[in-house]
Amino acid sequence: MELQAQEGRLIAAAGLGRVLVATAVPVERDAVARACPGDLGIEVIAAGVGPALAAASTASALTAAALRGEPYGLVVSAGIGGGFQPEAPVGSLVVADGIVAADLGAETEDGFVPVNELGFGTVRHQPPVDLVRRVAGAAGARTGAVLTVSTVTGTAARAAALRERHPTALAEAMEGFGVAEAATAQGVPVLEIRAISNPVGPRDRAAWRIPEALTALTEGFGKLTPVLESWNRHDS
Ligand SMILES: O=C(O)c1cccc(C(=O)CC[C@H]2O[C@@H](n3cnc4c(=O)[nH]cnc43)[C@H](O)[C@@H]2O)c1
Repeated sequence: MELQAQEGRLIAAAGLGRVLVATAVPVERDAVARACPGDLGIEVIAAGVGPALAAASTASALTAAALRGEPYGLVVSAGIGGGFQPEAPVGSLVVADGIVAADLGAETEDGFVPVNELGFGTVRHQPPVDLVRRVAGAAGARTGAVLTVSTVTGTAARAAALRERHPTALAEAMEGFGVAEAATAQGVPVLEIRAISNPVGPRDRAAWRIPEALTALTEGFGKLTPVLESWNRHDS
């Protein structure tokens, strides 16, 4: 254990930064951790389901690490997610080129108005462009916007409305924007990586493929961790 901690400190001292991967639930954490043996500066936590708990847990982990003198240089929100069809089929991987809060705003007679257009806050975080390209290339993933929602989409009408507002969206999940808000508040860059477990659209629990998505998550992280380990934020 002490040797592993020393390795992590060496990585931080070399300026590469430690990496915090925030999943929602323990099965996702374990799927990612299987691909990151021996702690080379990548730590994986189960931060909870939904944007609020994910933000709170990520903020706590970042603050605790900074107080220990071992700050993280990158945060990754990772897990399963719904895929917009046909671009993001079940079992595929998506790396976010934008992390977007899709239901943070106000409903009006003229439709949905995002919170930034109401005059406060933001609804989008931008992951480092070069890192997104390199991680997606290594993992064989598609890149596109990943939407954060507090309610899982369950109808074709809502799926279509989301795609109309966000034409580049490939996936939706429930934590990315919360993780990104916590990371950005501490000046840490952020990525989001989703393995597709179900189509976004009409609710059909029989269509979920969670084991396949968890396998895709493990295989994807197995290919992309060398990129995370070697990435220096000044590269982007
Ligand atoms: O009850 C349902 O119909 C239903 C359908 C899909 C997902 C759920 C969940 O409660 C999963 C929440 C959990 O997994 C991520 N996730 C996976 N698929 C989706 C999705 O299509 N839309 C939003 N989130 C999804 C999410 O990040 C949570 O961690 C229930």
